[in-house]
Amino acid sequence: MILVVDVGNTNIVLGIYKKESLLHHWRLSTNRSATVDEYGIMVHNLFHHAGIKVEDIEGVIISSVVPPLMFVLENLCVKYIKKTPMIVGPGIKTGLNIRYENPREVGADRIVNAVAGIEIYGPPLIIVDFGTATTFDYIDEQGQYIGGNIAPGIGISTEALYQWAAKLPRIELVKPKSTVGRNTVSSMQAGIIFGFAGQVDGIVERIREEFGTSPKVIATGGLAELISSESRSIETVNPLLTLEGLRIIYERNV
Ligand SMILES: Nc1ncnc2c1ncn2[C@@H]1O[C@H](COP(=O)(O)OP(=O)(O)OP(=O)(O)O)[C@@H](O)[C@H]1O
Ligand SMILES: CC(C)(CO)[C@@H](O)C(=O)NCCC(=O)O
Ligand SMILES: [K+]
Repeated sequence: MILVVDVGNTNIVLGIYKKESLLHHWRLSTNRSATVDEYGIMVHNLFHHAGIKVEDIEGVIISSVVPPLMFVLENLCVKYIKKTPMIVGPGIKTGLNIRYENPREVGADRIVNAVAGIEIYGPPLIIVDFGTATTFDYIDEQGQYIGGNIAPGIGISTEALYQWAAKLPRIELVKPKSTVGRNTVSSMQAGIIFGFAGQVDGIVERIREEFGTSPKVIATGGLAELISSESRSIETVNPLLTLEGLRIIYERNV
């Protein structure tokens, strides 16, 4: 069994794979001030609850876009799992040809998503990840990672709206009955859900026009299901894309 870990700015997602099947997965909130021992206890409890023994873990792979937590997670692996983790970054074989101006600048989560996307769906592709930020990654017909877009995420954008407007409440993100809201809550729901669905369609259309290709559009991340049902361009939702990518990269490096 292997442990795969994706450290995002909002959540840390952990998965246990036995060969190609995901046996367990968990989500912890990202806490920049948590210590090695605090995360150690959480992982210990999750393993205990799932009946997993630390000795059964052959290896660990981590991708992180939160540099201060890298040290904590690396040490957690050494201290509590007795394994030095593989870290997605320089020196790791991903099999991906990255055409970003500075390949080291691309977030590890975007690289991991691209690797999984190419393996599962084949190029050309656009991957949309609805996390803290909404990211778009364009992979061309040759399977090269070209680059993409980074936009404010749905959660943080929505949070900013009610924090900065005194009469706007915190709302539940569900699809409203009409495109034209006739009360505050449904107006906000329409603005957020149709607005972000339209953002995806708009960006996808621009990429298609600029590159003259017809990439498949795959979405992942917490709100992917909700937005994709309103988007004309998203074809497939794969909530486990990042974990799959970590498993694939691990296999390419052992
Ligand atoms: N049902 C919801 N209603 C409102 N906001 C939500 C909902 N689900 C998630 N969010 C918000 O959307 C953002 C992204 O959440 P998600 O669970 O997709 O994070 P994530 O993919 O783990 O992100 P990261 O990888 O950046 O940590 C967060 O800011 C979260 O608070
Ligand atoms: C954009 C985020 C925050 C999405 O998690 C992450 O991929 C990141 O910090 N990326 C670094 C900048 C870049 O990808 O160009
Ligand atoms: K993510």
